[in-house]
Amino acid sequence: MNTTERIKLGISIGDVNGIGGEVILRTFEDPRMLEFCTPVIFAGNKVMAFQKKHFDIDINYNGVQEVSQVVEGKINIVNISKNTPKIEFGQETEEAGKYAVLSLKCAVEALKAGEVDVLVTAPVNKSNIQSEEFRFPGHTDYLARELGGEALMFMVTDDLKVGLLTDHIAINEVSRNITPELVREKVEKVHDSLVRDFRVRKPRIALLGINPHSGDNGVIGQEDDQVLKPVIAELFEKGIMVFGPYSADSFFGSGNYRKFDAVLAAYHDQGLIPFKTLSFGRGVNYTAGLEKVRTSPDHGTAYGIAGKGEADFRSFEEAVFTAIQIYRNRREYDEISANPLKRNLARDIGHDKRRRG
Ligand SMILES: NC(=O)c1ccc[n+]([C@@H]2O[C@H](COP(=O)([O-])OP(=O)(O)OC[C@H]3O[C@@H](n4cnc5c(N)ncnc54)[C@H](O)[C@@H]3O)[C@@H](O)[C@H]2O)c1
Ligand SMILES: N[C@H](C(=O)O)[C@H](O)COP(=O)(O)O
Repeated sequence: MNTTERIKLGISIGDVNGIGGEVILRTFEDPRMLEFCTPVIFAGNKVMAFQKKHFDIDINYNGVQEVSQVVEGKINIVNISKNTPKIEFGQETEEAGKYAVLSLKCAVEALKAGEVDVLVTAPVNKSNIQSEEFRFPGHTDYLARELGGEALMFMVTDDLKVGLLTDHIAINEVSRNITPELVREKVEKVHDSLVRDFRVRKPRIALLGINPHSGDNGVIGQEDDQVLKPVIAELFEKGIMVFGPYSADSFFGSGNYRKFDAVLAAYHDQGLIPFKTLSFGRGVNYTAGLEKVRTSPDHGTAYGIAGKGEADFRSFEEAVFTAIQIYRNRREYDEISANPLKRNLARDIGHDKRRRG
């Protein structure tokens, strides 16, 4: 595999009134980024020129009308509309919501057509993107519909990975949504993603309990005993190394999470509070389980600091690196899986390396 090959990286602009434009431009201010990817930003010249001037960022880009005109090794801006939205940093506007959806739709079309290899999305505001034509609580559900498949919200860094059994649903709907089928599907998705996307050979997965203290043998709720435990036993029997349910309250503070390749949390805040507390600024939101690769930073529109030049761009930069790494890992995994001779060779080389190391 040619690791110097440039990956075509589609980028949706997100909410232009948030910190998306700033973190995108800051990421590509470093010219070394163009050595391994060609960014294709779905927005417009005027939008990017405004952001560039506002933040005084010194970069050059190439404006094009369609993706077929993209120039490799340059930052490309694909013009998505004749109209330029008014940029009002920190404000939730209908215009910005519409533009964010348009950018996402254009980027997803390019992804589906194979015109870009991966997608990195800048943050949207989940409220102003809603309309008759777009009713999704976020990118994850939209991408699951567009790309076909069951998506898994998987928050990742090199040393901590947290997946979710349920994601953007109200807390009063969590318990009834956690069925044996859902648990089975999500554990398998985490397992398969660890193997194919992150190249973990024999993943160990921890499942967090739903109720306080995992229900304490039914004293505080039945779901852990009746739903989680039987599925854990069944999957373990099938060869998937899944353990738990673990009491969620002490799982991270005790450092227990370090013994596992991934943790599966029952609901959004149970997983994302420890994840963002331990790794805010480095974390990546990866939509696993789909045919195509999509990542985003671990933060939202951050209206409170938008336009002030205070946004930390490292999580967006990580989202770029992670998308590229997963794309390469998948290709390598698929090549090796399709060719048993190569697989044996890789195994022998691995053994040899270990002997020498
Ligand atoms: N991928 C996405 O599109 C995505 C992700 C998360 C939240 N959101 C949406 O964003 C909106 C705002 O959400 P929120 O307030 O819960 O979360 P947020 O991440 O926008 O902000 C939370 C806090 O973190 C700070 N912060 C966020 N990013 C930062 C950065 N890069 N550098 C420095 N400080 C940063 C903010 O100033 C704020 O204090 C909501 O509509 C939410 O749904 C979108
Ligand atoms: N739950 C995500 C987070 O807090 O990072 C976020 O809201 C993004 O969701 P989508 O990827 O579905 O837009």
